[in-house]
Amino acid sequence: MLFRRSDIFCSSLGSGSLLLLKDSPGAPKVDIHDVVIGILALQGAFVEHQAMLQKLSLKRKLHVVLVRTVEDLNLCDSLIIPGGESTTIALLARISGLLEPLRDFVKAKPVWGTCAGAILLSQSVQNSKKGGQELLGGISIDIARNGWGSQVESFEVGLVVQGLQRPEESFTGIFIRAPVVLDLRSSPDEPPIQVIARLPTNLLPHSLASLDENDPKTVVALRQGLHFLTTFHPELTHDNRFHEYFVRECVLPAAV
Ligand SMILES: NC(=O)CC[C@H](N)C(=O)O
Repeated sequence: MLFRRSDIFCSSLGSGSLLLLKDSPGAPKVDIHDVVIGILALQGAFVEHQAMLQKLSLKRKLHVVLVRTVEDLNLCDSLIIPGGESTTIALLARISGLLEPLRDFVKAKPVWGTCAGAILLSQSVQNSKKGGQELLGGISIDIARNGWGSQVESFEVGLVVQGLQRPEESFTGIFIRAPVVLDLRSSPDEPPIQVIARLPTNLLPHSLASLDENDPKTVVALRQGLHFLTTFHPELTHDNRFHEYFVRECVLPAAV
């Protein structure tokens, strides 16, 4: 069954953010001017994204939907695809009948992919598991899974990011079996790719320190049109500036 926006019921979770509870009669309804952000909740760090969104204070009312079905997806104005395991997320999306609806969603609405989510939004992937990897596409880059190595090679580094609130304050980039951007290749008929953050080559762990600062591998956050990608995990920090950025730069410009 499809829910119209006027059918959505919510319960308040404080400071302007609401959690969507379709089955809670008596709770406030979603207004046409409210914003509904979905978080793909098949596997991975979706609860952490939900907590970050709930801490945002916005002028417009924000509702969060944990997306597990096509009906959930149809409620959303935008979507976050969390980190986790991209092969597993794609497999679960196929089993739930969400793979094609997600591909259609990506063509029409803002989507932010973190880590595994970034892999799913890429045009092509290297180092995929045996049997291949299904992608959603949406951002014109090539990416490599586990590009910095295995779990033990995970690292944290301070990122300086223009465009975030308080840009002088560095953001802790948490890289866990993170993918590496291999190539940015938007064609002239596509929106240009805008690099949002690069690894500071002078602060990198020793094994990674040989990168040239303009190497595509240093790109860890980027935008193309209304799509946004981070190869690290902002949702595992206590800092919701990337969540604020996604809402301000991608979600609100596309909303009515
Ligand atoms: N932290 C993560 O999301 C890891 C991504 C994982 N290496 C994958 O291939 O999907």
